Amino acid sequence: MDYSYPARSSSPLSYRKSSSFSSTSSTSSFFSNKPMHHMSSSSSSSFFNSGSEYGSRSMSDSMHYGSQGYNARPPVAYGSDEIIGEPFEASRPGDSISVTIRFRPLNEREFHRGDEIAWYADEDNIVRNEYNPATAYAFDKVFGPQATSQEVYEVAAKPVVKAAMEGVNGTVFAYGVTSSGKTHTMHGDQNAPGIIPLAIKEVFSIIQDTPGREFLLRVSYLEIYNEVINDLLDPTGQNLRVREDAQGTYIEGVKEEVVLSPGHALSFIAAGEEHRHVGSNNFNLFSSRSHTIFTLMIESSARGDEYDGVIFSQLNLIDLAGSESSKTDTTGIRRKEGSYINKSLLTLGTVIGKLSEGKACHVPYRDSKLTRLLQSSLSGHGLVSLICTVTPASSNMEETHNTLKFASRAKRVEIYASRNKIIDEKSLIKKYQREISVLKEELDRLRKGMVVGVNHEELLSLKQQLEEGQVKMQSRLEEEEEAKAALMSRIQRLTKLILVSTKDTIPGSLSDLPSHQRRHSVGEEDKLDLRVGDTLLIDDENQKDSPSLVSALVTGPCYEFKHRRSSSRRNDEFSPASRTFTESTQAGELITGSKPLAGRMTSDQMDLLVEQVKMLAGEIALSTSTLKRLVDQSVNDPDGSKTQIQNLEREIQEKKRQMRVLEQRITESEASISKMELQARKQQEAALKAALAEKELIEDEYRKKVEEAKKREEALENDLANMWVLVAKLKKGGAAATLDSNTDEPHSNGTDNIEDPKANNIESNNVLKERQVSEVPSKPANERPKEEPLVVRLKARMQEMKEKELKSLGNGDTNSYIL
Ligand SMILES: Nc1ncnc2c1ncn2[C@@H]1O[C@H](COP(=O)(O)OP(=O)(O)OP(=O)(O)O)[C@@H](O)[C@H]1O
Repeated sequence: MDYSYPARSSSPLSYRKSSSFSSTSSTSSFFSNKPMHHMSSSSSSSFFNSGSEYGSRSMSDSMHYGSQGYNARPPVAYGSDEIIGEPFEASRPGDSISVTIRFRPLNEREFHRGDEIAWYADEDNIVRNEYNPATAYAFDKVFGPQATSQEVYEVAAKPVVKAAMEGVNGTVFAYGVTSSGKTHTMHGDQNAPGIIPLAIKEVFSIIQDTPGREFLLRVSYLEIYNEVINDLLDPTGQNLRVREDAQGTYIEGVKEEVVLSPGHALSFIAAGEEHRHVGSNNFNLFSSRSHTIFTLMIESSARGDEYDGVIFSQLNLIDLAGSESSKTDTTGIRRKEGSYINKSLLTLGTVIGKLSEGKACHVPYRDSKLTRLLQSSLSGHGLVSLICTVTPASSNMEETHNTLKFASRAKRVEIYASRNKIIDEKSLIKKYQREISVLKEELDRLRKGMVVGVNHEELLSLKQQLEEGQVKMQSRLEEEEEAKAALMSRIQRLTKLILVSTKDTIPGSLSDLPSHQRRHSVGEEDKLDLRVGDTLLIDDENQKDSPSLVSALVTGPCYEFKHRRSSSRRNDEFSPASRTFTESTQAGELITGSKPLAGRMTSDQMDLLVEQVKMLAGEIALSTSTLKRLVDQSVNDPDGSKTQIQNLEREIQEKKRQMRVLEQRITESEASISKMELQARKQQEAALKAALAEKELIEDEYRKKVEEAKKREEALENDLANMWVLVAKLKKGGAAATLDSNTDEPHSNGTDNIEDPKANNIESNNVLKERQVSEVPSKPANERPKEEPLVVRLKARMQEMKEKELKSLGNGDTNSYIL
C-alpha cells in the first residue's frame, strides 16, 4: 500500500473527491466533555512513557551543526527560576499530557548565516541549553534532528491512536514557532510520512487485527484561519460555528466523510490541503497560516452475539500555525494572519498555564476558537500528546526557549482518560448494522419466496400477475419475433433482388435461375456479367436512354460493393483504372437489373428503386465534396488535378443522369400501377353489374312463378269448395231421383256438412272414392241418363283437377302438393 503523502501545495491527490458515502452534519461532541483538570508535578510521568530516566549529558548527532559548534557563548542569559532542577523525579502514578520535543536540523538559511546550536537533546528526555547547561527541561521524549517521523510517531502518537481504537479520545498536536517543523512532523511527505498518514495506517491495521469487532470510520478536516472556522472538506462550509451541548463542544455543520481505506482517508486530507491557507514568510515558503484539525471518528462494536454496545472515540490530529516573532518579516495580510495566530497561541498558552497551576480558577477557553475546540481534551478527558518542534539555531534560541516553557507547563496538566461508550441510538455503526440486518432479512424472505408484508393470497395474486406478465411478455416477444422475421424476410427478399439484379438481365424470369447461380465469386461474376452485359446491350429496352448502365453491369455486385466502400477512402486516387469503377455504382447496377423484371413492378422493387435513388444522392454528395476539395487544391497545382476534376465532374453528371432515370422509372411505375389498378377496378365493377342484372332476371322469373302458383292455388281452392257443396247435396238427396232436382238448385241447404268441413272432407272423400270405384267404371254411360249432367260435370271437374295437379307436379311447383 502506498502511504505517500502529498506535499502541501502539489499533491498528486489534489482533487476534491466527492464522497458517495454517508456525510452527516456533526452533532457529536468534539470530545466527551468532563471539565476537570488536575495539577501534576512537573516530573510526573507521561501516560505513554513512564520511567524516563534522566541521564548525564551526552553528545548527540544533533549537536554537530553550525560552524561554531555548540561551545559558543550563550546568546542569552537565563534567570535561575527558569532552570529546572535536576534530577527529574522518576515516574509516578497519574496521567499527564505527553510532551515530546523534536529538533529539526539547522536549515540552509541558518547554516549560512552562521547560526550556532543553542539547544540540544540531552539523552532521550532532556533539552539542554548549550550556553547554560543548567538550563534544561525534561520531557517524555526528546528527538534529535536525525529522528524520523516514524520514530516520533511510535512514541508520541501510536499510544494515542491505539487508545482511540479502544474508545479513548485522543489528541495529538504539533506546536512550535514558524518553520520549526510542525507540518513536516504532522503531514510529512511522500518519502517521510508524518503523524497523520501513519496514524491512519495504524487505524486500518488495527481494524485488520481485530476480527472480533466492527468499525466505522468518519473523518472531518477543518482549519481555523483568522479566528474563522472553515470546512476543508467542503469549500462552502465557511465560518462554521462552535456549539456546545451536554457532551461538550462541537462544530455545527461540519462535513464528515465515511472512509474505507487509508488511501481513501488520505485523499480527503489531500483535497482539504488544497483549501488550506498557506503563505510564505521570510522563514518558510509554505508557512501554515491556519491551525488545522483533522478528526477521525471511530465507532466500534463487538461482532455477532457478543455485542456489548458501541464504543465511540475521536482522534484529533492538529497542525498548529507557527507563532511568529518580531523577526518574522511580514506585512499586510501576512501580518494580520500572524497576529491572529499569535493571539490564539497565546490563549492556548494561558489555558495550559491555568490548567497547569491546578487551581480552581477561570480558564479562558473561550478566548480563542482553538482553545474552545481543544477544551474537552485539555480539560482532562482523553489522551493528549503535544509534540513541540524546535530549531536548535542560536538565532531562534529565545523562541525555542518559549516553546520549551510552554511544553513544560503543558506537561504539568493532568489528564484522566477513560473509555467512551455511546448509546446505540446515536451510533452510526448501529444504524448501519440495523439497516444491514433488515436488508438481509428481506433478502432471506425473498429467497424463501416470501415478500415482506404480503400474505398468502396476495402472494398468489402476485404470482398470477407475474405469470400474466410472463404471458404478455411472451406474446410480445413472439410479436417481436414475428416482426423480426417479417423484417428478415423482407431483407432477404431485397437482398435477393440485389444479388440477382445483375443476373436477371439475362432474358427470362428470375425464377428460371437456380439460386446457386445467383451467388458466385467475383471472378465468375465478372465473366458472366460481361456476357450479361452484351445481352443487355441488344435486348435491354433501356439501352437507348442509359448506355452507361452497361458499364455498371460489367462489374459484379460484390466487387462493386467492396470498391464502393473503399472508394470513399481513395477518392483522391482517380487513376484511369479506378475510374471505371467509380463511374459504375451499386445503385445504377441494381436498377438496371430490376427493370427487366418490372413488367409489373412489385412494391419491393419500388422500395429498391427508392433506395437506389438515395444511394445515388449520397454518392453525388460525396463526389461533389471531393470535387470541391480538388478545385481548392487545384489553385496550387492546376495541371495535376485537372484530369481528376474532369473525371469527377463526368462521374457526377453520370450519377445525376442515372438518378433522373431512376426517378423517372419510379414515377412511371407509380403511374402504371395506378392505371392498372383503375382498369382492374372498372372490370370488376362491370362484372358486378352483370352479375347483378342476371340476379334480377332470375328474381323476376321466380316472382312470376310464385304468382302463378298462387293463382292456381286459389282456383283449386274454389273448385274444391264447389265439390264439397256437390258432395253435400249428393249425400242429402240419397237417391238419384232427387239428385236431379236438387242438384239443379244452386242454393240448396247443405250447411250441415259445410259446418264441419274436416269431417265432411274425410267422409266425402271416402264416399267419393267408393263411388268412383263401384259405380263409375262399372256402369255404362247410357244406363244412367238422369245422373249424367251432375256426374259428368263432377267427373269432368275431377279430371280437370287431376290434370292440373299432374301439370303442376311436372313444373316442379311445390305448392301443388298442398292440395
Ligand atoms: N525534522 C526535520 N527534518 C528535516 N527537515 C525538516 C524537519 N522539520 C522541518 N523540516 C523542513 O523545514 C521546513 C519548514 O518546516 P515546516 O513547514 O514543517 O514548518 P512549520 O513549523 O510547519 O512552519 P509554519 O508554522 O510556518 O507552517 C520545511 O522545508 C521542512 O521540510
